[in-house]
Amino acid sequence: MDIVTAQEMYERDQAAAEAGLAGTMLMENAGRAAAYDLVKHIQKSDRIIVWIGAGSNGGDGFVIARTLLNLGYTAEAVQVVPDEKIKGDAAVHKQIFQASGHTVKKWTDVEDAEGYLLRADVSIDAMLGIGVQGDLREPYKQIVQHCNEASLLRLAVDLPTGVPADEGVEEFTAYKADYTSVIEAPKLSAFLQHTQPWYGQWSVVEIGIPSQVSPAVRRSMWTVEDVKRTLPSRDDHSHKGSHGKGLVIGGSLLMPGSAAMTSRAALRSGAGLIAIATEEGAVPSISPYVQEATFVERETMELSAYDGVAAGMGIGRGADARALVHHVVTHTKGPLLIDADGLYVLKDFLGKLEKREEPTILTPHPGEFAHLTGRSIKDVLLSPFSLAEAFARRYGVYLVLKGPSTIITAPDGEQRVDVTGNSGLAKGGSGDALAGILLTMLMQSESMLDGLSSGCVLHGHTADRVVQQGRSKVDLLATDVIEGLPGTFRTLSSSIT
Ligand SMILES: NC(=O)C1=CN([C@@H]2O[C@H](COP(=O)(O)OP(=O)(O)OC[C@H]3O[C@@H](n4cnc5c(N)ncnc54)[C@H](OP(=O)(O)O)[C@@H]3O)[C@@H](O)[C@H]2O)[C@@H](O)CC1
Ligand SMILES: Nc1ncnc2c1ncn2[C@@H]1O[C@H](COP(=O)(O)OP(=O)(O)O)[C@@H](O)[C@H]1O
Ligand SMILES: [K+]
Repeated sequence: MDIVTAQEMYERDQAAAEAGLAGTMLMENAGRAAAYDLVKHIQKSDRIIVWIGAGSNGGDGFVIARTLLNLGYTAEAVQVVPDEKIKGDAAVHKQIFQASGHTVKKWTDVEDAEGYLLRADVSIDAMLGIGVQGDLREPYKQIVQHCNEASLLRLAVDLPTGVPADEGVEEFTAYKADYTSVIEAPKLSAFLQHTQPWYGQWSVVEIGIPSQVSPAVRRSMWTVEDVKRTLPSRDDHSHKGSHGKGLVIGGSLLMPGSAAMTSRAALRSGAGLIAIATEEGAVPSISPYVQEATFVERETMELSAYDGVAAGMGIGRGADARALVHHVVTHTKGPLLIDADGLYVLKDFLGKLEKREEPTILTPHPGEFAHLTGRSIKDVLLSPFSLAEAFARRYGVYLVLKGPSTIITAPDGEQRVDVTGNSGLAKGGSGDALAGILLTMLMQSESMLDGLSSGCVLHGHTADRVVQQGRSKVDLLATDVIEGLPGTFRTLSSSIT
C-alpha cells in the first residue's frame, strides 16, 4: 500500500479525474466507504455529530451524514463555516443532502457549545483533511478544543483536523481522534512519532481509483502479506551453503550477549552457517548460547569468504573499535551491515561507503542516525522520510531507520515502512536480534529492499505474536523474540515447515 504526501494525493485525485472519475464521484465513494468503516465503531443508539468544514473533507462529511441517516443512525450535520465557503464538489453534496430532506445545522446557531456536545455520544470530524495549512483558525480551533475536552468517541475522516499530512511541521493544534478512517492511502503523518498519536487507530478505505491510473509513488507499507509473498523458499535439495554463510563481527568481554543474540537470530532465521569474530576472552560467554556457530580470530578473519557480514554490535566505541570498523568497511567485498557501536565509530569515515560496490546496510535508531547526520534527534523524528532518503542517496546505502514505524530506504530513494512490533521491543538487545535476522535476509533475498523489509516485519511481527501468546510488553526480551521466530515461520509458509 502506497504512502503519500498531500501533493501526491492531489496528483492521484487529478489522475482519477482525467480517467473520468469526477470529483463528485470520488467524494461519494470516499464518504460512503468512510461511513461504512466508521459505523464499525458506532452503536445504533448513539447520537452522532458530523462536523463539516470548508473544503472537500467537509464534502466527504455531507456524504457520511447522508449515509448514516440512510442506515438509520441518529446523526446531525453541523457546518462550521458560512454557506458561501461551501463550494465545488462539496456544494453538490450539500445540495444532495438537503434534497434528501435533511437539515444542515450551523455552528454559529449553537448557543451552548458544551451542552450541545454533552448530548452527543460520537463526534465525526470531517472539517479539514490534507488541505490544512498552518495553525488552525477559528472556528475550527474552538470546536476542536471542545471536542477534545468532551467525553465522547472521537472519529475522524482522512486526517484528524489540524494534523499536517506531511512531515516537518512541529507545532499544531489538532483534533484528538480515537479512530481515523484514512481515505485511499495513508499520509506521511500517520507514521511520525509526533503526529501519529492524533490519529488513534487508523485504517484505509478504498475509494475506487484504479491503480493503473495512479501516478507511481516510491514509498509503501510492507506487511506480513508481503513477507509471505516474497519469503525465499527452502529447496529440498539445498545444503548449508545454499542458505548463506555469514560473519558476525561483534561482542566484547563486557558485551558478549550482543554477538550471541545476533548470531542466534541469524541462525533461527535460516542462515546456513554463522561464524563469529569477537574478542578472544568473550568466546566462552558466547558459545553456550550459539553452539552451532564457529569462531574466527579478528586478526585473521577473511572478510571476503562470506555471503554477508554484520558488524558493530557490542564492540565498544574506542580506538580499537574504530580501527576494526575501518578495516571491515575497506576490506569487505560482499554485502555489509553495520549496527550499533559500529555506526558510532563509522561517522569519521562515512565517505568510504560511497566507494563500496556491494550493498552496505546501516541500521540506526533515531539517536544513532542523528549522530551520523549531525542533526538533532528532534529533527530526525520530525522529518525521517526526507532525511533518510537524502542520506541513502548520498552514501549509496540501504538505511534501516528503526522505531515504532521503521523506514527502510534503498540507495535509489525507494522507501518501505514496517509498522509491526510493540513497545516490548524498546529494550536493549532488540536491535541485536534484528541485525541477525537482517543478516540472513540479505544473504538469501533476490531483492535487497524486499529482504530487509521482510526482516523488519519478521522481527516486529514475532514480537507481536509472542506478546499475544503469553509474554507481556513489560517482560518481553530480545531472546523471546529470537525463540519466537520458529512460530512465525510456521505460520508464514507451508513450504518452510
Ligand atoms: N477529489 C479530491 O480531491 C478528493 C478529496 N477528498 C477529501 O478532500 C480532502 C482534501 O480537500 P481540500 O483540498 O479541499 O482540503 P481540506 O483539508 O478539506 O481543507 C481545505 C480548506 O481548509 C481551509 N484551511 C486550511 N488551513 C486552515 C487552517 N489552518 N485553519 C482554518 N482553515 C484552514 C482552507 O481555507 P482557505 O485557507 O482556503 O480559506 C480550505 O477551505 C481530503 O483530505 C479528503 O478528505 C475525498 O473526498 C476524495 C476526493
Ligand atoms: N515502541 C516500539 N514499537 C515497535 N517497535 C519498536 C519500539 N521500540 C523499539 N522498537 C524496535 O526495536 C528495535 C530496537 O532497536 P535498537 O534501538 O537498536 O535496540 P538496542 O540497540 O537497544 O538493541 C528496532 O527494531 C525498533 O524498530
Ligand atoms: K478530518
